[in-house]
Amino acid sequence: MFRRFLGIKCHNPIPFSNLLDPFSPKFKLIQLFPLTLQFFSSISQLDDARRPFSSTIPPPDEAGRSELRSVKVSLSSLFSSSPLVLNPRPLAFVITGPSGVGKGTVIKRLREVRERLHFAVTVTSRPIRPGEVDGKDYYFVSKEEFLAMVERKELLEYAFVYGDYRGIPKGQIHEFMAKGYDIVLRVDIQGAETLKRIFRTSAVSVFLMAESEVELVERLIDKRTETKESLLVRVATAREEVKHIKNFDYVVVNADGKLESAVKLVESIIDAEKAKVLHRKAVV
Ligand SMILES: Nc1ncnc2c1ncn2[C@@H]1O[C@H](COP(=O)(O)OP(=O)(O)OP(=O)(O)O)[C@@H](O)[C@H]1O
Repeated sequence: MFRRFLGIKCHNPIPFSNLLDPFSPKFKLIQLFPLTLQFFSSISQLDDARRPFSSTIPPPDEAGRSELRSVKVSLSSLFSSSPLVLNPRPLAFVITGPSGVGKGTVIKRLREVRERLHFAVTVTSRPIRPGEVDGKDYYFVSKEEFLAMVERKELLEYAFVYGDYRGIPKGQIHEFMAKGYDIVLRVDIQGAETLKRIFRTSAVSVFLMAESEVELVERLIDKRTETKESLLVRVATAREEVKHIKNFDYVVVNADGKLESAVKLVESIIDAEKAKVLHRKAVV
C-alpha cells in the first residue's frame, strides 16, 4: 500500500535497503514525501480565492450525455427541474452591543455589500446630529409624537435610553418580510433582550464587541457626541452589558481597523443561518 502510494509497482518490489541508498532515485522520492504532505495540507488551509488550482468541472461529453438519457429511460420517469431545496423563510437578525462598539458602522457597510436585507429604521426622540439623514439613519420625531406611536401600538419594542426614546416601528418589518426580505434590527442590549422575549428563538442575535475596554472608550471619544459625564455613564454601562453576552447567539469582535472582518463574519452568520436544515420562523 505504502509502496503503491510512492509510485513503486508492487510486482517489481524494490528491496527496502535501496530506498535508504542516497544514490537511488527512490531515495529522492522518500525525501520529497514529507514536503508533498506539507504542500497538500497547506493548500487545504487556503481560502477559495487563494487556492492555486481551478476547479472548473468539464461538461459531459456526448457519450456521457447519452448515458444520462438512458438512465432516464430505464427509470421510465422524467426528472423534475423544480428546486429540491426551497427558498428559506425570511429571518430576523438582531445586532446589538455596547454603545460605541460600531453597530452603526457595521450595519452601514453591510448595507453596501449585501442585498435582500431590510435594515429596520429606528424611531427616536433625540435631536438629529450633523450628517444624519431622517428616514435613513433614524426617524426623528418629538417626544409627543413618539408617545402617540406607543399609544397606537405601532412599535415592536421601545425604551428610554440616555434621556431619549428609541423604538422600532412594526409596519416596515411586516411589509419587507412579506416581500421575502431578511430583516436586520439594530438595538441596544436592553432592546435586544426585549426582542428576545418577543421573538424567542425565532430571531438570530449577534452581540458586537470591541477587542478591549480601552478601544471602546477611544471609539466613544472619537465619536465626539459625548460630554465627559455621559461618556463615563456609557463606559460603566458597557462594563455591565458585557456580562449579558451569554444571552445571545453569536459574538463578533469589531476590532480596531478590522471592520471588513467583522462585516464578513456577520455575513457568514447570515449565510449559515439561511443554510440551516431546520429554519427558524420569525414570528412578529
Ligand atoms: N472596526 C473599527 N475600527 C475603527 N473604528 C471603528 C470601527 N468600527 C467603528 N468605528 C468607529 O467607532 C465609533 C463608534 O461607531 P458607531 O457609531 O458605529 O457605534 P454604535 O455602536 O452604533 O454606537 P451608538 O450605539 O452609541 O450609536 C465611530 O467613530 C466609528 O467610526
